[in-house]
Amino acid sequence: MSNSKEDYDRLVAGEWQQLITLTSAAAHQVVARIGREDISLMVDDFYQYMLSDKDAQIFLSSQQVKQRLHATLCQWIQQVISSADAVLPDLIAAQRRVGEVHARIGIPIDLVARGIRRLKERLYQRLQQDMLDSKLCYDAMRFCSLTLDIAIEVMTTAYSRSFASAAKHKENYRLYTLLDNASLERERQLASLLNWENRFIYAIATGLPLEDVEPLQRAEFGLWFQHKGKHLFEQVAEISQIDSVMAETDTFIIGFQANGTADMQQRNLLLRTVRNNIRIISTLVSGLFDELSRYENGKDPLTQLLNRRFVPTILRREIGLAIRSDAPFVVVMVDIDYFKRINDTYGHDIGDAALKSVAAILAENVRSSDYVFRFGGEEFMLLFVETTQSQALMLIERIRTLVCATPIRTGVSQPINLTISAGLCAFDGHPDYERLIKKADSALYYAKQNGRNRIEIHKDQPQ
Ligand SMILES: Nc1nc2c(ncn2[C@@H]2O[C@H](COP(=O)(O)OP(=O)(O)OP(=O)(O)O)[C@@H](O)[C@H]2O)c(=O)[nH]1
Repeated sequence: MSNSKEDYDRLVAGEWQQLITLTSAAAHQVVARIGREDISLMVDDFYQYMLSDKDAQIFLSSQQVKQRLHATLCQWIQQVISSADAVLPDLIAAQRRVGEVHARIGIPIDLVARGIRRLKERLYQRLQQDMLDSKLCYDAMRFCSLTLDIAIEVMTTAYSRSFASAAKHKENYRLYTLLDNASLERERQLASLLNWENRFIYAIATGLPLEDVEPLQRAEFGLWFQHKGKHLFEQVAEISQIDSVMAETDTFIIGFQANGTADMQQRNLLLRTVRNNIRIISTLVSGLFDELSRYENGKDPLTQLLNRRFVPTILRREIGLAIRSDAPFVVVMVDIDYFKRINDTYGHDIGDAALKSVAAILAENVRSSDYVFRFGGEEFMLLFVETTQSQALMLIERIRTLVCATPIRTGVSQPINLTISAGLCAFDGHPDYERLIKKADSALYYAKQNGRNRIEIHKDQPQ
């Protein structure tokens, strides 16, 4: 069994503490002084070095990043090389957060490694300039090197975990786009299964030799299942059931073939068994596709909007596109006002109808290149691509008015009037999508605070 997060933290904290204890007080002092006095210059050099790399430019060149990351990086190096004074569990938790942000943004791990190598090189050069005695110089270098390595190791562990889960969502999204038309694929595969069954029945009815019947596993359906179906439905119990019923069917037929002189009664038994097996496979495949349409196609079952779990994949991609093409885009968080009251007064079904109505208005009033997610219970997220803040404001204002003008019919009482509040934030160049969502969310919070049925634009707080 692999180490739990707690075991890993304990192990790293133990080794980090050992390194700190083994390093002389004099070496700690030298390193901490360099951290205080010279780190800003080293970070300048780091930027210059990294910005010469095309891949790194994507992540580092925005004004936002330049302004914020310089200070953050200085602080990070200072904390890591002055770890003698640190509360280690907090320092470890901080490294983990950095790793998670890197994974979210999608910074390649080799870029981080290269940046750290440059920083180490500069630190060693700087230590050499002090002309320390060799024991002290060795001690200080060893400490700098290993303390940075430990920090990077924790970061990488967190990075890998987050990246693996992001990759899974990306894969789901890929399947969703591949299978945009799951019902078409389902019909095609069921027809191909039926086709094989018809050929088999024909062979039995006309007394054709069974050798002429293509094994099910080699037929079009069998090949699709082997190469695509299994991958598509990944690790569901039905997959191995389908696999074994197919194998059983082929083995059964081969058994009859070997018998050679199967009489009519035996042929009827064969026919019944095979047809029964095909029914089983067909039901299992239909069930898998149904499940896929409900969950894996990425749509929220109630509103038919995109599921929230695709937000990271899509935002990361849109941020990449926006950075490369310098095009604006806007994120809008939308929330139905006083929704709890609707549920409480009219019941959950009417609540659901209200959600569907708002979702339909949102979906029908954006361009097909925009995205509409169901973000939470009665919260939605819109992503207006290639749109400026003022354009997005007009679009969402129109949607707000439409929601006001579309009462929900209950069938029994007066129609219910709904309103929505929205918070808007334009992409500011920072590659971390979570910051963007948080900013739009805080604008939504102000829209609620300021009376609801209104839209607020995020404004950066003065730093
Ligand atoms: N009918 C229905 N209700 C849901 C669903 N998901 C979440 N809710 C309900 O949505 C309500 C959200 O209530 P609150 O978060 O208090 O917000 P609110 O009443 O809209 O108030 P404000 O947002 O402050 O205007 C809760 O009562 C949830 O139970 C759903 O799928 N269907």
